[in-house]
Amino acid sequence: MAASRPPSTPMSKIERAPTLTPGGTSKSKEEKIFVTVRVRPLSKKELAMKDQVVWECADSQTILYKGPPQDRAAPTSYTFDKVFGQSCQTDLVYEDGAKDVAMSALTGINATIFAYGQTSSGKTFTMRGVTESAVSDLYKHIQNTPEREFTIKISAMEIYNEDVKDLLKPGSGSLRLLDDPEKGPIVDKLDEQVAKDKEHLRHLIGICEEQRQVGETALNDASSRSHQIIKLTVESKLREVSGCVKSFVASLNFVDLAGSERAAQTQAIGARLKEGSHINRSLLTLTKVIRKLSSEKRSGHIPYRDSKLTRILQLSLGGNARTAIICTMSPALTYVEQSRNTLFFATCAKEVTNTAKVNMVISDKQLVKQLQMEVARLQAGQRTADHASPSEILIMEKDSKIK
Ligand SMILES: Nc1ncnc2c1ncn2[C@@H]1O[C@H](COP(=O)(O)OP(=O)(O)OP(=O)(O)O)[C@@H](O)[C@H]1O
Repeated sequence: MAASRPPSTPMSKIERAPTLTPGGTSKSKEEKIFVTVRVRPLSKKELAMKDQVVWECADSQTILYKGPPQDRAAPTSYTFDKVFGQSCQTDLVYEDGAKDVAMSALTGINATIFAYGQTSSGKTFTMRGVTESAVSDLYKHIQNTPEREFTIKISAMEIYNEDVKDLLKPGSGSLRLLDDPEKGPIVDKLDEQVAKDKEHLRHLIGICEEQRQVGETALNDASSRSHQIIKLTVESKLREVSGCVKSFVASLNFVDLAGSERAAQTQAIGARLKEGSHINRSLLTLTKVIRKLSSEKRSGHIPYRDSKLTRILQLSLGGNARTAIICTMSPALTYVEQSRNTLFFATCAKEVTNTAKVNMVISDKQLVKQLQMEVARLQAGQRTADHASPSEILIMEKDSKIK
């Protein structure tokens, strides 16, 4: 039965993602990772120390170093797909830096948005706002697309000291990674829940955030000590009447990485120090993977398996997904070296090519239904043919060839 239409809202380009009919060809498309950089305002600590602002956004794509002269080899200007200055709101970062990629999931294309940067540079601040806006837009689209039936599922994990933990099922211990021949690397026994509606999804995301490992360091009162991956599975099919058997299915990942850090600056000891060294090691592997993928001849071995983070993100790094990376940094002179590392990472990332395709699945139930209809049609045709004259049979054969 056709669904009743919700109160009509003007359907702008923004509220409906581009449509694609399942059943069409699902060619893969090569596309570079979309890389943006966000510079946060000086923090209270940086202001108290009278730290100097040394990075400036010259235009919407260029970031300039304006501090005291440094190593001659160090660049003073960097360009990216977009750069966002200190006064820029997260809404705009989402609109210009993540929305297009995130909304691809509605048309069966895997999408990943992740934040990268040193500790306390604004990754969690940015990803919270980006995730919130993307969830709103997903449901806006669902409301404006009554001809399709959508299901959104959520699973979430954190990688803490190289252990993968389920954020929706706390206490379930360390989870194993398996290689699925079709899906690639998957996390075994990861809980997945169906979101009943937008509020329920927000509630589940809230639970994940509460569960995440957070600790105080000298640089951040609430520093994320793990990498967090929230994965939405977006599935949609045309409603029953169409008889269409194929559905779109895609993952939409929101990845908030833990930040690279220097023990001397975070003053970490004990557990914090151990966490810091795991964080740095997995980020180093991520950088190696990105560097290898960005080099001109990318034929060599890509060390995805050297860390759980890169194994889990494998599809998003040079694979079947559209990816947007938001790199965050402090504007302060004190962290100029870390900011340069972030900009170096971002420069490599923008050379990485992904090959995304539309993912379709065939529902068994719908397929059986369609085959039953086809059998009934053929049987009816046979019965007619049994009573037809030779010339009528010839016409029917021609007719069926044309069809
Ligand atoms: N663009 C911004 N505007 C205003 N405040 C910001 C911005 N970005 C970050 N902050 C503030 O800076 C502090 C550190 O940000 P956040 O915790 O997001 O950093 P992080 O990169 O996730 O750090 P860590 O890697 O240690 O978890 C927070 O108090 C946050 O509210």
